[in-house]
Amino acid sequence: QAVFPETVDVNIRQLDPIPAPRAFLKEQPLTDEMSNLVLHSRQEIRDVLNGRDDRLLVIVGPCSIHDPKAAHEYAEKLAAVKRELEDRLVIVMRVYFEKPRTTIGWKGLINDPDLDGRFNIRKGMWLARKVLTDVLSLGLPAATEWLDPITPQYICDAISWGAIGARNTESQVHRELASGLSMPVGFKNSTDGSIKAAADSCYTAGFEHHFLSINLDGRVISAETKGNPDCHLVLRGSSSGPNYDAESVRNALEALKASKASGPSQYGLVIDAAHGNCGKNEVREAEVIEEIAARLAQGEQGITGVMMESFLVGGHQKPAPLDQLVYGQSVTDACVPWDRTNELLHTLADAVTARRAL
Ligand SMILES: C[C@H](OP(=O)(O)O)C(=O)O
Ligand SMILES: [Mn+2]
Repeated sequence: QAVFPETVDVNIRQLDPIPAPRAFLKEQPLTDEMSNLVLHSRQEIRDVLNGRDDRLLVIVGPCSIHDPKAAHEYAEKLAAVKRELEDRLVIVMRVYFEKPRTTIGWKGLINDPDLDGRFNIRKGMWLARKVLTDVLSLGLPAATEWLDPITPQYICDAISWGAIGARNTESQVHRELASGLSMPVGFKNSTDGSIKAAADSCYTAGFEHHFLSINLDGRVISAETKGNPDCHLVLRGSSSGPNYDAESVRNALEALKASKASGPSQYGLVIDAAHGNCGKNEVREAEVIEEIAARLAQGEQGITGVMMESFLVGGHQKPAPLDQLVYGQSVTDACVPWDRTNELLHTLADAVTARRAL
């Protein structure tokens, strides 16, 4: 019988069908080499986060991907440094397609790939896979933020590390999602600085969960997850200031113990030098990385990784169609320019050398 039209879709203007995930996976599959890279890098990240590998995890790249050509050029540069420093750093490129806004604004390549307000999500999802296979083809693993609970079905085969952002870190939907993802997941502290929400998320995501989702054929299913043993905390500062200092790290590790979070949380956490830890100022962000490197060199425990927002050109600009933009510059948060990033990656590698010599 008919659904009662007057009570549904009152605020819906249009519903456009998108092909199921399986169609996208078939059109742009990973090669065996790419899949092996993803599996190997996921394990490397687990080993670093759980204290089995003394290298430093470095998640580095633009705040958001808006231009596949610039993303590829950046990935080529980063892939070379990854190979040069892989005896000391586990480098993973930030390949972020979904941007959580504080209010409204451009929400990323999947949501509006042409940055023109036409929201061609089907094209955006296709481009997301294109960028990921590009990055993987260079031998570089990829990290992304998980925001929409359906997106992982389209791209998670290509992802080695995932983030749950500061605005979603307490959300049950994202804790359930993380509990079933195949890669380590970092929960950012809340924008108000709360550690407890993220610590509880690390604990909760370690359990099995049951929730509604879609399968690769786009059918609605009830997902039963095993629990993700590799969730951890990411300190990203807050609206009231930075939290990357040694005391904040110690307090956060205590909060993780109190929340009974297991796995990486018993060993350490990742510091995001961007966002609230540098006031979204890329010059300050670089200094934060240098301060963390100095602390690592002196043997400070508990920091298993760092995150840095970095792109070809420093700073940022407002989103607009590509032909109106400065090439290689972020359209969301300000980023550290490539040459300075390259310097900082070497500084971090030298810190690992120094720490090994203690
Ligand atoms: C948006 C996100 O940062 P957050 O504000 O969630 O720490 C990111 O760009 O890594
Ligand atoms: Mn950002």
